Amino acid sequence: MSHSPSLPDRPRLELDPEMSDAERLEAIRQHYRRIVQVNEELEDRLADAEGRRGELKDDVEQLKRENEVLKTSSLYIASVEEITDDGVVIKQHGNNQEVLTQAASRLDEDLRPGDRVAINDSFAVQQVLDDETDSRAQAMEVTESPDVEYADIGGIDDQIREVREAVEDPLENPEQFETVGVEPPSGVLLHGPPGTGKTMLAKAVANESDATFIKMAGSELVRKFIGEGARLVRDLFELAAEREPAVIFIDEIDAVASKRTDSKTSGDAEVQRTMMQLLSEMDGFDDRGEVRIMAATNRFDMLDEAILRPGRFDRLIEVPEPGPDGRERILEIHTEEMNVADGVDLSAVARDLDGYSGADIASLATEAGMFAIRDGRTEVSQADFEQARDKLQDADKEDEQVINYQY
Ligand SMILES: Nc1ncnc2c1ncn2[C@@H]1O[C@H](COP(=O)(O)OP(=O)(O)OP(=O)(O)O)[C@@H](O)[C@H]1O
Repeated sequence: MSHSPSLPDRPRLELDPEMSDAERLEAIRQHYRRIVQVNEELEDRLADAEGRRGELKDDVEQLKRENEVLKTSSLYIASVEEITDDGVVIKQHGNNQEVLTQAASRLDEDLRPGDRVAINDSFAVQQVLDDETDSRAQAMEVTESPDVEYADIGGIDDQIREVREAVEDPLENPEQFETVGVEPPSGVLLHGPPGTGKTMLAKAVANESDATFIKMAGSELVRKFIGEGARLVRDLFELAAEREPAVIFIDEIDAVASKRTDSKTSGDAEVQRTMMQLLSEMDGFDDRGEVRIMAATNRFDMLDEAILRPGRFDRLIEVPEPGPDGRERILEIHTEEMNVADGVDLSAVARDLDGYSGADIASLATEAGMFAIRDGRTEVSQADFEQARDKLQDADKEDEQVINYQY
């Protein structure tokens, strides 16, 4: 760490009794200038020190977070077998080892045989966990037939065509692929900015191929307990096999499949294990029948190349921000059910929405409708759309300000 240079000397006023009044005045003026100069120097130093303090504070926060990960990630899962006078008998998941151990005194009252618990390296019970089925239900969303159709998605017709080819065709006509002797893509990765319709696309293809839609958020796979993420991945593929035809959709796949960072925390090792499980499930995917796998990310640049190899996510489809025509189509879709006044020029509205995603356009349409309602009108006017746009832009600016303020 660097040490600050010593502080500037305190200026001294030296007045000689022999001096004339004019000389004294000049000496005092000089002294004054010197004080101002030293003051400025000190102010600069203070600003530097404050900047440095901010940086150190960030470092401390970062270390605290890492510490938290280290503290919490080395917990294992076990089941309570029996509660005896000598302590608690637990069975560790994975290796089925039985151990007589102690529970933290605050847990004594709560423990029951059959409970799922988290234990630390020395087998002490740290926490009672939710029911396993609960935690699985939380992590996965299963829909028999999602209510999204291709016609609900605007501005990405090419991407719809590609997804149909890679997912719908192999589900509906597997024999055709066999006869021609072509392997359908193993996994389809949708990538692009947030709110552009990636999840919609996955839901629509499941719906239109009469397949069960099984969604898992990558962030849900990053679990606190050793082996839990890998277990969820196994469950995900098992469930898909039970419910075939099925489309598995892993959103935010970057959470488990990012390029390795330099840090070697145990939390990272757990993420790595989860990714390895995902890769091995995908590698054994050929025999899985009518199950297709899709994933999405906003952070394509962060992905580990291992997941993009042939046989894994080998069909990449970019879903970009919509252009003016796409924006118009999305606006039409989201205003279809609205009572829009005659003469409203949606194409002009769409032209002014540079940088808006599909999700932004959906909020704009709702907001425009709200302006009409607040005004006691039954029709949405051009001015409502303009006001809605101004409101969303102001809200955006406020968000930016909050972000700037936080940093
Ligand atoms: N191309 C589109 N056409 C019509 N509506 C869209 C489109 N894109 C987004 N939307 C609207 O935005 C909402 C969110 O879109 P979606 O969840 O599919 O985006 P995403 O790309 O998966 O976003 P994220 O990366 O943030 O998960 C949709 O429910 C829909 O209302």
